[in-house]
Amino acid sequence: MSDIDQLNASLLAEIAAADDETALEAVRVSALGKKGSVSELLKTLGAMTPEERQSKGAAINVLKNAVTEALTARKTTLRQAAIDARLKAETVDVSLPVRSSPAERGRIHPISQIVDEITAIFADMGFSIAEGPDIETDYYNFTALNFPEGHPAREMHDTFFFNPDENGERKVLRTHTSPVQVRTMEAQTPPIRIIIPGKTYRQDSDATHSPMFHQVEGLVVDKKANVANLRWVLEEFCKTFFEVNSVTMRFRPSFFPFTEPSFEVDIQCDRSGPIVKFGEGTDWMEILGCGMVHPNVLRYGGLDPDEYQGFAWGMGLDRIAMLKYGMPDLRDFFNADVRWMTHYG
Ligand SMILES: CNC(=O)COc1cccc(Nc2cc(Cl)ccn2)c1
Repeated sequence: MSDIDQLNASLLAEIAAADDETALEAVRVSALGKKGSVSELLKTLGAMTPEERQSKGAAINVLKNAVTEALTARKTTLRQAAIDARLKAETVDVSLPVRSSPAERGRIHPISQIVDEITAIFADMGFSIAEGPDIETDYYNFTALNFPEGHPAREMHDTFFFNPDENGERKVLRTHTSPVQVRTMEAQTPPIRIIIPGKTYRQDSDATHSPMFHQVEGLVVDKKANVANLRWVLEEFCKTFFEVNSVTMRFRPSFFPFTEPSFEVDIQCDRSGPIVKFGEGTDWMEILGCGMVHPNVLRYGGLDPDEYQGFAWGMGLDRIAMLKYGMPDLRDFFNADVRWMTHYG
C-alpha cells in the first residue's frame, strides 16, 4: 500500500471515529489545515519532476477530495444525530395526564374570572365591551361627569394626580370607568349598550379598600330608556351572576353627580351562616350604584337629553368577588400569594 493509500485509510478512520463536531474539526485541521498531512504532501509537488508531479499530484488530489467528502458526510451525520437527540430529550408526551398540583398548572386570577363572567352575562344581553385609558384627563374623569369644580372627589386625598404636563393639564389615574362611557357617547350614535370592566384608582388602603381596584360599569342610551328597564337589566344580571331563579332587590335613593335619580341597590341574602347565601334570607347586601344618566352628562356626550335618555350603573368588582368567594381581606387579591391563589383560584 502506498504512503498516500495509508494516509487515506488512517484519515477516513479518524473521521469515522470523530463523535462530535469539535473532534471532527480537529481531524479536518490535521489533514487539510496549513500544516495538515494532506497540505504537506501537496507542498512536496514543487520538488518533483513534471512526470512525477503529474501522477503524484493527481493521486494527492484524489486523496484531498476523498477526505473532504468524508468530512462533509460526517458533519451531516453528526448534526442530524444532535437534532435527533434533542427531539428525543425534549419530546412532550401530550397523552400524559395533567400535573397533579393545581399550583403547577397555573390559573386565572379570581378577579379575571369575575370580569369574564360578568362581561359574558351582559354580552348575552346584547352589550358590547368598551375600554379606555387608565390615565385620564380631568375633563373626562370629572367635568364631563357633572362633578362641579371644588367637588371633594377632585381633591388629592381621594384622587391620584400627575404633575401638570407642558400644557399645564393635570392628568389623573381614573377614579372610575365612567370616562369611557362619555368617550363612547361622543363617538357612537345611540342606541348604546356597553359594559366597561377596568382598573380604577383611589387614595385608599385598608382591609376593604385597595388603591387599585376593579370596576364594571354599564351604560344604556336610547330614545326610550327608563328606570323599569334599568331594574330589569340589573335583576337579570343578578339572577345569572348569583345563580338564583329569583332575586329580591332594594333600590335606595342615593346621589351621584352623573345620575338623576340615583340609587344604591341592595340584594336580599342570608348572612346568618359562614357563607352569604343569595336568593333567600332577610339581610341586605349593597352590590352597586345606578341611576338615570344626568342630562348634563348626555350633553357632554354630545347628545340631546330631549331626544335620548340613558341609565347606567357601576359596581366594585373586588367587593362582588369577596361576596361570591367569601373572602375576608381585599388586599389578598393583589399579594400574589400562591396559597391564596390555590385556595380561591
Ligand atoms: C362602584 N360604583 C358605584 O358605587 C357607583 O357607580 C355608578 C353609579 C351610577 C352610574 C355610574 N356610571 C355612570 C356613567 C355615566 Cl357616563 C353616566 C352615568 N353614570 C356609576
